[in-house]
Amino acid sequence: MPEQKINPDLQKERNTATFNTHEFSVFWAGGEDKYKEKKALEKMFLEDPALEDDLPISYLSHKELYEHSLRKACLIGEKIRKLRADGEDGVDTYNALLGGSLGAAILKEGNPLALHYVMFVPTIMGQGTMDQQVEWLSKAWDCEIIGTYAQTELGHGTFLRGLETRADYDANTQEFVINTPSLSAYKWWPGGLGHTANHAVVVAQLYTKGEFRGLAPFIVQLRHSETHEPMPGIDIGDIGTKLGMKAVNNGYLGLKNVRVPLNNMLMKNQQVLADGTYVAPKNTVLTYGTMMFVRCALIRDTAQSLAKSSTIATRYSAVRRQSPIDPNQPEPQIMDHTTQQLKLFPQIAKAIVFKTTGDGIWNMYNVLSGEIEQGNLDRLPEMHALSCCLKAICSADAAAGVETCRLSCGGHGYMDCSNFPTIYGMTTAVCTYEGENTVMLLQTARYLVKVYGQALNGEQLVPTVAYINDAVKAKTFANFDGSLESIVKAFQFVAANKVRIAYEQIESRRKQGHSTEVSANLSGIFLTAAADLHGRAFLAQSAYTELVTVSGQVSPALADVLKVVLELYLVDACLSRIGDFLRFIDLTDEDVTKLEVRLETCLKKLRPNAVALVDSFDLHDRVLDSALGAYDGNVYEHIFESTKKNPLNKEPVNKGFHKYLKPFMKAHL
Ligand SMILES: Cc1cc2nc3c(=O)[nH]c(=O)nc-3n(C[C@H](O)[C@H](O)[C@H](O)COP(=O)(O)OP(=O)(O)OC[C@H]3O[C@@H](n4cnc5c(N)ncnc54)[C@H](O)[C@@H]3O)c2cc1C
Repeated sequence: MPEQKINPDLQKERNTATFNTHEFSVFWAGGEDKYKEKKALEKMFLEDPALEDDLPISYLSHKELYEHSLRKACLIGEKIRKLRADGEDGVDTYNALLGGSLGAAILKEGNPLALHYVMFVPTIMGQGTMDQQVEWLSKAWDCEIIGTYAQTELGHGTFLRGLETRADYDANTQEFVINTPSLSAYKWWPGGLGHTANHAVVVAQLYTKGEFRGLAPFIVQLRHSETHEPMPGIDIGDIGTKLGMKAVNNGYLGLKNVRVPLNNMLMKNQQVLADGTYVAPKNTVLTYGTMMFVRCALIRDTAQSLAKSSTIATRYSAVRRQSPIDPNQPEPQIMDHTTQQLKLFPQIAKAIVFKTTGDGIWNMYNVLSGEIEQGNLDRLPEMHALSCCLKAICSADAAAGVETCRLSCGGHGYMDCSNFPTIYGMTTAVCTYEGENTVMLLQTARYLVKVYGQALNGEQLVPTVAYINDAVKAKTFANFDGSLESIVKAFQFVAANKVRIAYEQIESRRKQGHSTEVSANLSGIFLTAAADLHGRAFLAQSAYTELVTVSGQVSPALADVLKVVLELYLVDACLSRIGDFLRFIDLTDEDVTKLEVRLETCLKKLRPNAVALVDSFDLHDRVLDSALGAYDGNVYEHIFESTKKNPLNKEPVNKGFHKYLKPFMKAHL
């Protein structure tokens, strides 16, 4: 391979970094073994020429993009099969290939088979009986059948009880008869549903013995296993082009008198017996398991989005020169403009904090699922509340962060070859799917208001909300000294007060005679603000705990950098909610100015290591797929190369000239 010529500005940044990027990369990957696994996976997937794109995919039509992506998705599936056969298909591999950065490197606009792995298989695992798992899982793992998860309808997404698809049990034939009673009942959105899946878990309203029983999941065959033609009674297709996730083949589905055997209802939590007797679930919250699993994974994905966009924008900002600061000096690297630093560095810090928090939550989830298996559901509400608000905050902040990074690259950030449009499309989708963000915050808030009442009654709360106990006892926040510990404590105090206000708003509305539900709706702004602060207080605490712990385990040089990252994250987070801080904590003008100056100081301290930090995320050029963010920093060359691939530039004169422009121009002659 010819030696890569590195842009001198970028090389200078690398030469003057104060820590070892490899050490950070190993930490970022989760340890030496995981680092090696990551490298091996990259070699296996990114060095395969069959998985490369000859033409930037933004030039493909919707149909071409689907066909192109399906081909690659099958090649990935083939490789996953091989990894499985060798026993090397750990959960991290699936994460990397389906939600994570490696998958996005190969299939920038998403994978039409992803839903099969991330929803269809986990739903059978979470909601199928042992016998059903035996029947369906081996076929699903081997991809003999391809499934999706069809819950959302044209008319309803959030409000599940509003779903209209219905399944009526016919005891004579021991079958369910599934129907889409109206246009608004059409399933809408499921990934891979359009033309990829031949099976789906369809969520429908269950009726047995003529009585309504609530929602239940059914495995439905959608397409013939040989011809792939839609099965009788199935009306199916792709919903069309979208902001992002353009290759996911999101689909629609109508069902007309579709009959499935009794055993196709997933019955781990609730059952229908052959005669139609309905056995209700012991605990309805058990179905939360799969949703929590996916939300926990999403938190880590948002960190990857920020890592990618901050890498692209930081490298570009080291290479791009614009506008002398001192009129007598040459143009500086744009990263030397203080306001540019404020756009970039908080995104780097957030990537690190979301990653460490995401890892922590992932571990909590694993402990919890073990407890649930043992029948212990004590911590389920706490974990559900936490995963909801963190999913909402991390996805919203990540989408905003990607956009900030794009803006920081000026005009070139607007080009598809920067990869920002695709990263943004993929990231902002997370704000909507797996629980729309506002709805997620409201779910968390419902829990917070409940535990606030318990705290008022003197009950000791579980760890993630125990700070509310303290705030109920102490009405004022005594010692804000600006230390990182006190910023974390202050966040908790502010969050507890936001929860108090939400609680009081609901109570006062109830006293005015409103029902609990109407009171909650009227207090919605207070509730979402309380959940937002609760999530941010958790992130602050988690950032502090995780980064202080890691700093004690790494070299002093890296520890110094991580301390600056932590300080930047906390000070920036505090200033972004300064109104709330001023409201509940006795801060003076001088205190706030000190925080603002500290923010500036953190930016200055991080400046020499900014490029090294993003290098440490160790994102392969194929993962970044950006003319602005390539490792070698040869930005203008890469932009030009990408423009040369533009099919419009393949011919000197476009036929449109002869057909339209010339007649138009000559018309007056
Ligand atoms: C890229 C993408 C992929 C998807 N993949 C799948 C899939 O594979 N399978 C599947 O089944 N679905 C899928 N979905 C659908 C997704 O789960 C829903 O879009 C999501 O749950 C939101 O529901 P909705 O679209 O009905 O929005 P709505 O619920 O109609 O929300 C619209 C607005 O109403 C507000 N709102 C709704 N309810 C409340 C409330 N109680 N209180 C306050 N405000 C409220 C929301 O905050 C929002 O502002 C996907 C969606 C997207 C965008």
